[in-house]
Amino acid sequence: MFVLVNLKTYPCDPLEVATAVRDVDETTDARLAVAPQATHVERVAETGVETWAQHVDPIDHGSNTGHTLAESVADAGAVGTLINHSERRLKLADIDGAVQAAQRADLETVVCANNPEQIGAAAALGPDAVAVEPPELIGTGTPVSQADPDIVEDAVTAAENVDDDVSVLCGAGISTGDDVVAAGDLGAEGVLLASGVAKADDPRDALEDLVDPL
Ligand SMILES: O=C[C@H](O)COP(=O)(O)O
Repeated sequence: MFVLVNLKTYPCDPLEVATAVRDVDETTDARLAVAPQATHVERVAETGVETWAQHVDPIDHGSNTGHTLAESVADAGAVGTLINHSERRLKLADIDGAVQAAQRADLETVVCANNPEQIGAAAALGPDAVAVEPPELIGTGTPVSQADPDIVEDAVTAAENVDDDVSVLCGAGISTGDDVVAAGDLGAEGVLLASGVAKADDPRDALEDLVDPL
């Protein structure tokens, strides 16, 4: 299973979480990675943890003030990027452009979507993976894999119907190892999570619990 920890703009210490993700990754067969804010990518990547960007824009080098260039996050040490997170929505043409920008910079891509219908559309754009996240469960602690299993199974089917090579992750409310196991049982190859680690009193403990049953 792939466990991708998104730090959003939570007021956690990105280096503390990054080192915990790096260390716990060495104890498990699961693949762990962290997605800090863009300004923290370089310092986080220097810890040796697998580092992802939270977003890249559908742009190339040039006159694009205030945008995030895929090549720049790659230069800073990111190996992948989220695209179209529920909190950073893009229009379809811009999702397509951001996937192409990320691929140009050799970044792995996870395109997020709200539901199985959008997952099918996202998979058609040729990312490495898609992530289904019902917005109403994000940050609630109510895990999508247990509260709304149909949406995960339907997302897996929707992606398979478009392109077998596109992996499916699920996210929203995932905070325990049981939630991750439930996601795997539904056909997801990974989870996208945030508050369960970024807001935990002890992120390392939270991560150890997450991977314990894997
Ligand atoms: O990127 C992560 C997702 O939005 C899930 O967030 P959450 O784990 O806080 O529910």
